[in-house]
Order: sequence, then C-alpha cells, then structure tokens
Amino acid sequence: MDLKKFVRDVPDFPKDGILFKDLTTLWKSPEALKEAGKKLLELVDNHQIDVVIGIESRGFVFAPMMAVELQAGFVPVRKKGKLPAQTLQAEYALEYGTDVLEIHTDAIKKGDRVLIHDDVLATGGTAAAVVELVQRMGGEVVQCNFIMELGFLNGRGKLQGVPVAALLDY
Ligand SMILES: O=P(O)(O)OC[C@H]1O[C@H](OP(=O)(O)OP(=O)(O)O)[C@H](O)[C@@H]1O
Ligand SMILES: Nc1ncnc2[nH]cnc12
Repeated sequence: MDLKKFVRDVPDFPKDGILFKDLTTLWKSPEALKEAGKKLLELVDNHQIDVVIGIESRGFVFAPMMAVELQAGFVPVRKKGKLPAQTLQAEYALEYGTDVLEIHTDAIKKGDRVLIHDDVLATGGTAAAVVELVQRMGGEVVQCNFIMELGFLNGRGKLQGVPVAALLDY
C-alpha cells in the first residue's frame, strides 16, 4: 500500500510558507491506519524495548499501540504545564515555533531501553529535546521512530548518535 497517497498537503499552515503534512487523512482510513501501525513496528525490528515515548499530540496516535505490541510501557512527553507530577523540562525550537516539553521524573529508570515515537521529523528540534530528556534520566534511546521525515530539513543532523527510522521520506 502506498501510504503517501493518504497524506494531505496543506499549504501555509500553521504559518505562511509551511507546507503542512496532514495525517488525519491517513488515520481516517482503516486500511492505512492498520498498515502504518504494522510498518512502524517493523522499523523497530526485534529490539527489546522497555518504554515507548509518544510526543504530544500527534505522537499519541501510534505510540500506545506500539507499546502494547512490544510489551513495553507507554510514557507521554507533553507540552509545558500538562503533566501533574514532578517533571523534567527541555526547551526546543521546531519548524514553526518554540516551546517547552516535559516528562515525569519517575517515568524513565536508569538503563531503560526507550523507543521515541512521533509522527513527523522536520527540523529535529522536538525529537532532539526528547532524546536529551531521556538521556538526562539515564535511559538508552534505542530508536527515534517516525511516520514521516522531511529530509530536506535535515532533522537527522540533530539526532546524531541515535538510530533514526521513518516510514515515509519527503
Ligand atoms: O522536527 P520539528 O521541527 O521539531 O517538528 C516536528 C514536530 O512538529 C509537530 O508537532 P507540533 O509541535 O506541531 O504539535 P502537535 O503534535 O501537538 O500538533 C510534530 O508532531 C512533531 O512533534
Ligand atoms: N511541515 C510539517 N507538517 C506537519 N507537521 C510538522 N511538524 C513540523 N513541520 C511539519
């Protein structure tokens, strides 16, 4: 199945000059939703994973399903002010802004093998901030895993030393 056919391009969202890759059209198709989940798991191969992190909000669509299949736990990384208990924070810049991400301080144990999942790798600012959080907590990032990579923005440049895998390349 050609999953790219299910991705909708929306020009000038959320800002002028940004070509937004809309995945709601892929999520809405039962066949594409199932196929994308299956293929994302294939990217992980046979790696042993303790924790799957999903990055708010679009990373939450597939990360819990992947955690179930990998017999791992699910941990949310959220935008500032949303997690209720004690957190670690990282500031970051993304393709169209800046923000702060948080994770609960007790969410990752030293030595945990962690899979980081998000929908889009663009400039890499978001994923790099999450890698930093995991490493500060003593976790090992086994893979940063995405549905799509905007290769022309060279997000991998910010993720050096960490395995990166994406289903679709643009
Ligand atoms: O590689 P980067 O340049 O950092 O961009 C990628 C990030 O941008 C989007 O999130 P957004 O902040 O728009 O939030 P959302 O998932 O809540 O829509 C996307 O879901 C990634 O998390
Ligand atoms: N161009 C883009 N489309 C969808 N999500 C994004 N996140 C960062 N850049 C994006």
